[in-house]
Amino acid sequence: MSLHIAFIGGGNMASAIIGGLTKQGHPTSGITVVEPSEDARASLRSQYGVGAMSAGSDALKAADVVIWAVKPQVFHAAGLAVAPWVAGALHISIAAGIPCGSIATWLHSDRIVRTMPNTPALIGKGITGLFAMERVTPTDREHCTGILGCTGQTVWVEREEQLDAVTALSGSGPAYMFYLMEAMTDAGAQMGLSREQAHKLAVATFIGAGELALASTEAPEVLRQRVTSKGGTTHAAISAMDASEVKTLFSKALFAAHARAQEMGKEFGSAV
Ligand SMILES: NC(=O)C1=CN([C@@H]2O[C@H](COP(=O)(O)OP(=O)(O)OC[C@H]3O[C@@H](n4cnc5c(N)ncnc54)[C@H](OP(=O)(O)O)[C@@H]3O)[C@@H](O)[C@H]2O)C=CC1
Ligand SMILES: O=C(O)[C@@H]1CCC=N1
Repeated sequence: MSLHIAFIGGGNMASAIIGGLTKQGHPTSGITVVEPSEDARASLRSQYGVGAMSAGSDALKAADVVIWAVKPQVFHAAGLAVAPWVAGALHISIAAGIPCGSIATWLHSDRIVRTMPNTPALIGKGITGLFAMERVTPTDREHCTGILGCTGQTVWVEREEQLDAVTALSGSGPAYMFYLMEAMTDAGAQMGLSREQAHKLAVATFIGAGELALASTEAPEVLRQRVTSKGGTTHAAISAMDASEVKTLFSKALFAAHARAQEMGKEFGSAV
């Protein structure tokens, strides 16, 4: 028997997970979404054939699993509104920063798994970090791995605070990669390539380097050294980056994301 899964919030990330589930053959009759936007509901129905409603109702009582896919800012209100219908369910949160303790208080349940996916989930190439509260059973964990695994890889962490690191690294990470692609495309265009050519070269370079790193047993540092001929072009580029302390800046950026995840936990999670 397949699980009945309810999504609270039917935006980008919920759609990515629903897309992954339906692609893996999860019956659409076993997916219900609570989503206030009429346009989003219509799109979920037509794209995936799932049931979508504007607010909580008795239909949610059938849910074995509830996936909280609302913005952190509205989690508290959404949680209070829906809690009465989903008392017996396993809860999975994808909201950045919001601690399990807050969710447990809002939902009167400690059967909670907090997770952090990323947007490549949209094409089944995501990676999700997961943390389980103590009361979550091994079977619950398997269900979570199965559900989030429909969107890519999964990594369980032992301590809840590690999820803020996952958020800073892979949750926000696709944006850093796109940012670098933007910079490489701009520079290529300034050097005389068309934007189309520069974009194609930048994207293919990211994919190629990523797949090489995945296939290789060597560390990225070694792979980088292999590109870097003595006195050559790569050496010139890496020296310019080192002179501007790009690695330090990058690390600072990740720590800023990490700090913001912790801050969001206090800002939006403390209203219990
Ligand atoms: N985007 C990303 O890269 C990632 C996001 N996340 C987390 O995923 C969560 C969702 O993000 P994302 O999908 O990008 O956001 P979206 O804004 O695309 O989706 C959230 C949806 O929730 C709806 N909503 C608002 N209030 C309620 C409510 N009370 N009940 C039910 N639904 C409601 C919103 O409707 P309306 O627009 O009408 O307000 C919107 O459609 C966030 O908590 C974020 O931290 C996690 C990993 C990556
Ligand atoms: O920017 C954010 O807060 C969310 C969480 C990770 C990616 N997007």
